[in-house]
Amino acid sequence: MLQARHVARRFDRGVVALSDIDLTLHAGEILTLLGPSGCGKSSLLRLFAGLDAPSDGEILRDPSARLSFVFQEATLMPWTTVAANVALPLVLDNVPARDRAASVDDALARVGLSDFAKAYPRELSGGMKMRVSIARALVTQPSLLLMDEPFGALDDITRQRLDDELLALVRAQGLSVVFVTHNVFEAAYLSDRVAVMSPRPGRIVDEIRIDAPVRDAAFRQSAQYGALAMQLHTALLNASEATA
Ligand SMILES: Nc1ncnc2c1ncn2[C@@H]1O[C@H](COP(=O)(O)OP(=O)(O)OP(=O)(O)O)[C@@H](O)[C@H]1O
Repeated sequence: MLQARHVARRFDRGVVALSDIDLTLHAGEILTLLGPSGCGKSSLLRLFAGLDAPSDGEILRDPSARLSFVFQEATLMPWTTVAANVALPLVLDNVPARDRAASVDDALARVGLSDFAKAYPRELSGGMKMRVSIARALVTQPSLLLMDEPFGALDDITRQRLDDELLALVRAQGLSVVFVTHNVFEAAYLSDRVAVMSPRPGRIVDEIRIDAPVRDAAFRQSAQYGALAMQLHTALLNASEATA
């Protein structure tokens, strides 16, 4: 679906944000980038999205993949309705107004916000705003979601609920996802595979497969989940201490 081959990204003034990244996202997979602040997670996601270009190496994308990006902030337009916010990518794609309504209704239904189409962002909780942001990403019928710490600003319970909703969406629609977080519990719960990154320069120092077929409340309470979170915590600690 997506592949980074020997990718490096250097910025002005000699900042090496990423060095020799090799990473593949397979179709239908949730791949998480886990790492301490500044290790280059967002930089790598931007390269995957084509919002930026590598200094070395290459990014390969399945040409049939339809890509959507979800940012950490919901970044909604405050002056207009939820439905108009969700419709924005279609407006930018020049989809005629008469063809937009059904897609917007469908995207809002998928995130459980059908009743809020006419509401304004100020009337919504943080979790609802993020659902709108996800609906806006889904409205173009993507096959690939790139998500940059989308639930990082939410409280634990809301985050867990949105993690469950995301899993249901991904499984129902066969989406492929690259998900950025620095939360080991979220990474253990959501991911099929976790790429652990270390800073200065950003590299992938570990890849951990999460072999748990069912993700539900029982999984959250399980010894396996606890052990996985601990394993990721240790990998993150090692990565934070690693230097090139
Ligand atoms: N446009 C830019 N110009 C110069 N340096 C940059 C630029 N973008 C990122 N960097 C640097 O690249 C490094 C990686 O940044 P990046 O934002 O990708 O890390 P991150 O892991 O996503 O961090 P966080 O978890 O805090 O969001 C940092 O040292 C950052 O200062």
